[in-house]
Amino acid sequence: MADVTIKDRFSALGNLPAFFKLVWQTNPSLTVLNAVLRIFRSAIPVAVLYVGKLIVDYVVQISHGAGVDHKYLWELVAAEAGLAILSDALGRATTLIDSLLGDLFSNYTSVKIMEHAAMLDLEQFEDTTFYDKLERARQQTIGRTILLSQVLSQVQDLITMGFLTAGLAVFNPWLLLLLFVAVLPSFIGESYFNDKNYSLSRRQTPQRRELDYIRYIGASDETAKEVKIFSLSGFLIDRFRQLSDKFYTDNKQLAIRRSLWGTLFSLLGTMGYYGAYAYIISKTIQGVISIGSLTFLAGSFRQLRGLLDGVLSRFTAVSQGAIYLKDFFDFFEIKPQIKPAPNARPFPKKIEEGFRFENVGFKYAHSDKWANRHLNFTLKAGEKLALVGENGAGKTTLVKLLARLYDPTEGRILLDGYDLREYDLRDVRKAVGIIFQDYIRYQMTVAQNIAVGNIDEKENRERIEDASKKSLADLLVQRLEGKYDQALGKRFNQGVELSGGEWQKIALARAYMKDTQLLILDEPTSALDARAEYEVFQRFADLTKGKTAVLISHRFSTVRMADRILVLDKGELLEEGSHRELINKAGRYAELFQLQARGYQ
Ligand SMILES: Nc1ncnc2c1ncn2[C@@H]1O[C@H](COP(=O)(O)OP(=O)(O)OP(=O)(O)O)[C@@H](O)[C@H]1O
Repeated sequence: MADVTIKDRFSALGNLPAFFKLVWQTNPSLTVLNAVLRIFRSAIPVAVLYVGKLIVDYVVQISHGAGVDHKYLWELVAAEAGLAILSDALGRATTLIDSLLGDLFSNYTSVKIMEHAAMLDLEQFEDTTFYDKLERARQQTIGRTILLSQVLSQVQDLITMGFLTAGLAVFNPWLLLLLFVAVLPSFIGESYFNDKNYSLSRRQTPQRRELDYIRYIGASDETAKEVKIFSLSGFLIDRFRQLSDKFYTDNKQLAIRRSLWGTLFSLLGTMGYYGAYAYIISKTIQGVISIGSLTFLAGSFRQLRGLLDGVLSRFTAVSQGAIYLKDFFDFFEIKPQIKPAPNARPFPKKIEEGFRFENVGFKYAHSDKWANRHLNFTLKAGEKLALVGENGAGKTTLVKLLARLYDPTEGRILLDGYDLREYDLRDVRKAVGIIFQDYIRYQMTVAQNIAVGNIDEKENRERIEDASKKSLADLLVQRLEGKYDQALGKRFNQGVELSGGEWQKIALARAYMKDTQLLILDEPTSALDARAEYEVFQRFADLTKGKTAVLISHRFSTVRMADRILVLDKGELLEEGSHRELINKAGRYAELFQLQARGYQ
């Protein structure tokens, strides 16, 4: 990506209003309170300097023996002390509010990211540029509150500068120019290096993701077993080192250059200050200004220099933050392709005809290969259909199309005569139940693990237990100490780990949590023992009576129970028919069946 120009910086500031809207939405009262306190605080420095000037002039007067009232002097001192205390208190209050608001903002935006991610298509999750955006958006939720205090500090400092400048300008406007010239190189340097930093960190996003991934597989409960048995730690650590060393070197070079130039530029600023200081002193010696004014002006100049330095370099930081914000808002710009159609057709109360595939083809994004092609068949209402085929034949892809996780690349799927895309997406999600072969083992309780099949019913214990009985999970749950409240998985305290088959029974229970019209089981019994598998399918036939069901399995003992079997090969439909028909046909199915049967003889 090209480096950022100053124009980009200014245009990125256009993201700030939307950012403030988000901050405001996070907590309106804290936002207002923060702003008010900062405005008050911005007036204090000039007031302190001015009172200081009055004090010095008064002391000089007294030392010259003028008979003046001491009480006034002490009042001034008390006023200055009061201002210092107030400034300190306001500073602490704003820091506190910044940090509270920061935490709230981080939580609020994290939730927004999760909500948005939930709306997006499966296909978008399979895209690496999507992950880079997601990653950058996530980073924003942590770092952006700094931006908030930076912008507010910026406003606060600008107001303070306004007061100080007014004082200085009355005395000598040329001093202001000198000040500006002294600070400008530092500003240009800062923005140059910030641009470099940003470009670098953007380029590093994919590697940073990889680094996180390696860190995760290098030390996580889920991977520990394989990492140990294959002795992968060395391999992983090497890769981690390689990546992190590269990060370090890239960042180091930039950091060193930045620091060297920064020192030089700051030297210029210091010289500017002392030039102005010498000028003010000479004017005092000439008697043009009082000693009190000397302290006021020197103080103003010193403070202005610090503030201007701060404001200019903060400008680059703020605009930097605003550029990063673009990544954050960009993520929210990603819109799902598969979305509820306007005036969507309600899902049929009862499927009449079934699902008709008309020349359906599907290609995954960034893939030239057809995962499914030329599919023409009807899944009839109430039918039990089995899909068989070798690995990669396109079985899972076909059921994903059926559940509308993807839309076909070509052709269409009709449900009772209407395109599946015309139906209300939420209805489709409700009416279609699907258990994948790579189902998730949630590190949560048994009840929650089952309830994910229909999360609206998470409190419905009766339903959960009923589903569990249907999938044969109940017997195993009864053996667990905490029964349905038993935490599963080892990630958190008190969790118990289950065997592969036990997990599968729990996952299968999800299928029975809702009253779906179409139930899809993608290799649901691969980890079950022979007896359990037999029982599961006996029940499955009973429990899905009258319902449409699709089964994917590599076990022919399971497949043969289906009303009809589709044999897929390289994404296309090769054969179809009942077990008997396909055996008689002596084609691929018969061949695969014999192969498996022979293994058992
Ligand atoms: N998310 C994906 N992105 C890109 N290509 C994919 C994706 N998922 C699957 N594929 C490809 O699509 C083809 C069909 O995959 P699919 O998962 O449908 O096969 P399958 O018949 O279910 O295989 P298995 O029996 O191994 O589960 C494969 O060649 C695979 O490489």
